[in-house]
Amino acid sequence: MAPVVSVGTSSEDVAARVGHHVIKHQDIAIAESGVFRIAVSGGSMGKVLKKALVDDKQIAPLVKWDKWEVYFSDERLVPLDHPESNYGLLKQNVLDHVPKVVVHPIDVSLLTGKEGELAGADEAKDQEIADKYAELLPKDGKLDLLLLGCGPDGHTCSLFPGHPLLEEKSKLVALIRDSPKPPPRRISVTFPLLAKATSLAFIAEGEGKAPTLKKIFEEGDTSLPSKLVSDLVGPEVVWFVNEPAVKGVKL
Ligand SMILES: O=C1O[C@H](COP(=O)(O)O)[C@@H](O)[C@H](O)[C@H]1O
Repeated sequence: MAPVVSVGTSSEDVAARVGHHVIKHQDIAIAESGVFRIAVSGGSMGKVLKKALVDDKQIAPLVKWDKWEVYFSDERLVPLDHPESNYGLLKQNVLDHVPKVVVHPIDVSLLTGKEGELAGADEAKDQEIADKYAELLPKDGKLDLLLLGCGPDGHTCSLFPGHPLLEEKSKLVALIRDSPKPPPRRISVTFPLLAKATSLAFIAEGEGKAPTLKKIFEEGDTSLPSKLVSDLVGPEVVWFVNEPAVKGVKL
């Protein structure tokens, strides 16, 4: 099924659309299993989530934080209070403002080497971080909702164009030590995990995203991981964008 594209008129409007989508999946998941398993991304997403889940007066009271289990679609191998940490971003924007939530950060006790750098870091320990993260996932590997970003190069999670990780067929979480975007050491969910999810929601805002969205929606550029994820058969796929992000893009 073709992905749905939801175009917001302002960043508040985009956030509200995202918020209502999250609540819809939260309520379905809790009715079915008693828990809502969601994965969030880093980058610009922290601010969107704050607007949607903390600041929006209609949505905030509907969030059942005590039933949430939060994962990360990708994470940088840095301490949790490092400016590059996706956990840190979520904490600052959301977790610090809401009741206690079950969240799954990486095991930072396994970090080696200099903060964020490849040189001097122990590859076996990095691999252990990825493997331990995979063990935290539900047994069937199925998440209810993943909130995804889309970088200007078309990457999503830490799945970058042309990277061998795009070929991963079995692991649900993988290690990457040569991320073209710093920092180089990261973990990321993979296509096998994304394909099992109930719903995938991309959030892309700003005119800087328009050339990428043109490649995805008009040119069908399958070298872009975001396009490949958007085409997955199985999960529901929704794009939440603002007007500048799709200016001149035929949807
Ligand atoms: O490196 C990353 O970038 C992507 C995209 O970020 P955005 O700011 O362009 O939306 C993000 O989704 C991912 O989690 C992050 O690690």
